[in-house]
Amino acid sequence: MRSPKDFFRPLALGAPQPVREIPFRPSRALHFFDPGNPKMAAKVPDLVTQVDVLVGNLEDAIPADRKEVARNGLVEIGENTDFGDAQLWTRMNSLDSPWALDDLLTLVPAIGHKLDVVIVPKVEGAQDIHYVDRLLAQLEAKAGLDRPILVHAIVETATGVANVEEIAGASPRMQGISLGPADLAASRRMKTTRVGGGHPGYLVRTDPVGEDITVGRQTFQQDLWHYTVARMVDACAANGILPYYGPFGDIRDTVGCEDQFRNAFLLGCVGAWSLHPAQIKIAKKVFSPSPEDVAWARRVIREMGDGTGTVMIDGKMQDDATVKQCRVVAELADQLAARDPELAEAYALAEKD
Ligand SMILES: CC(C)(COP(=O)(O)OP(=O)(O)OC[C@H]1O[C@@H](n2cnc3c(N)ncnc32)[C@H](O)[C@@H]1OP(=O)(O)O)[C@@H](O)C(=O)NCCC(=O)NCCSC(=O)C[C@](C)(O)C(=O)O
Ligand SMILES: [Mg+2]
Repeated sequence: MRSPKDFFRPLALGAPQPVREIPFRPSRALHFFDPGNPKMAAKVPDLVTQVDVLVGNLEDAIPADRKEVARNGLVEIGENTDFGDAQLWTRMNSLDSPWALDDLLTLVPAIGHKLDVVIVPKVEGAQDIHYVDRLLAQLEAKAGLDRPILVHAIVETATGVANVEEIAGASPRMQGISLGPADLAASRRMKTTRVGGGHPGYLVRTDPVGEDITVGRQTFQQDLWHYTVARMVDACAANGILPYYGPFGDIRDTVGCEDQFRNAFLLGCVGAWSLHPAQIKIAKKVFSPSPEDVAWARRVIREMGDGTGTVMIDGKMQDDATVKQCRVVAELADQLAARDPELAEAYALAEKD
């Protein structure tokens, strides 16, 4: 553990100064694509205007014999694309793989000035972040970068979940954490075979109403990911970084995807992954507060004046704590509206109603 005094010192001579605060930039949809797939790569210029974050994926889903093609494809995309105010992230290969070192040795010198965040998969503890932290500092110094590349961890092993708090606070570079439900299910020996989402067998059942225990009993499917998402949200909030739900693998089930994303949004997550273009608008919709909620939040803030005491609005008690909740919604709305003119208009309209 470094001394708090040293925490914000660069880890290599000439490396950029670590950030003191993680900037909040809209990141509702982290859109995954294979940079070595010509069809997907061709869609990048269009996607730049639709998504908050483009993630050039180099890890799982990229076949072993196409790792280099994907890495080189990402360099080409990074060099030749104007990302505007969208962000470019990458998911590097896991630290125990034969590709991780070359991922960073190639990407940082070539497109480090365009890369906002490196997603590190299968992070199990602070030691994994420390390794990447130092290596990035060395490479940034060598490349003469003037701002640090941030780091995002995927929590997708039982050990990673057990250590999520130390991971969240391991470096000033830590930008956020995503849930990796598929690897996590395997690591925990859960008996699911899906990428995120629920399972019809994970349920609660109402009590029997009479003698016959088979009659009149309703069942309600439960959220398999509630515990992990809640734990991840607390770890992130406590360390000033951002939590994300990960992927939802059933691309056709747009309704189930929306529900899973919304659970995460309501619990505190700021975004989710989109694996297919069809999931982009779901993530953008879910992770933008509704115009009605924004109008309500702004009204409570207005009527609460200096934010202390109580007022009744439409029969509901408001006080210091509810105004804080409303500020969360209103500030998020302002930050998103600054990048999304359609949303800005919808929020302004709802205020007039
Ligand atoms: C699911 C797949 C195979 C269906 O791909 P498809 O080609 O069968 O789908 P489609 O509906 O036929 O595609 C229509 C068009 O969209 C394109 N397209 C399709 N997807 C994308 C995309 N993402 N970005 C940009 N373009 C895309 C596709 O190339 C096609 O182009 P065309 O009209 O010119 O023919 C495909 O969407 C895909 O490969 N998506 C990314 C998958 C991925 O990144 N997986 C890894 C992340 S999840 C994970 O790792 C787990 C985790 C966290 O680690 C853990 O829980 O443990
Ligand atoms: Mg995974």
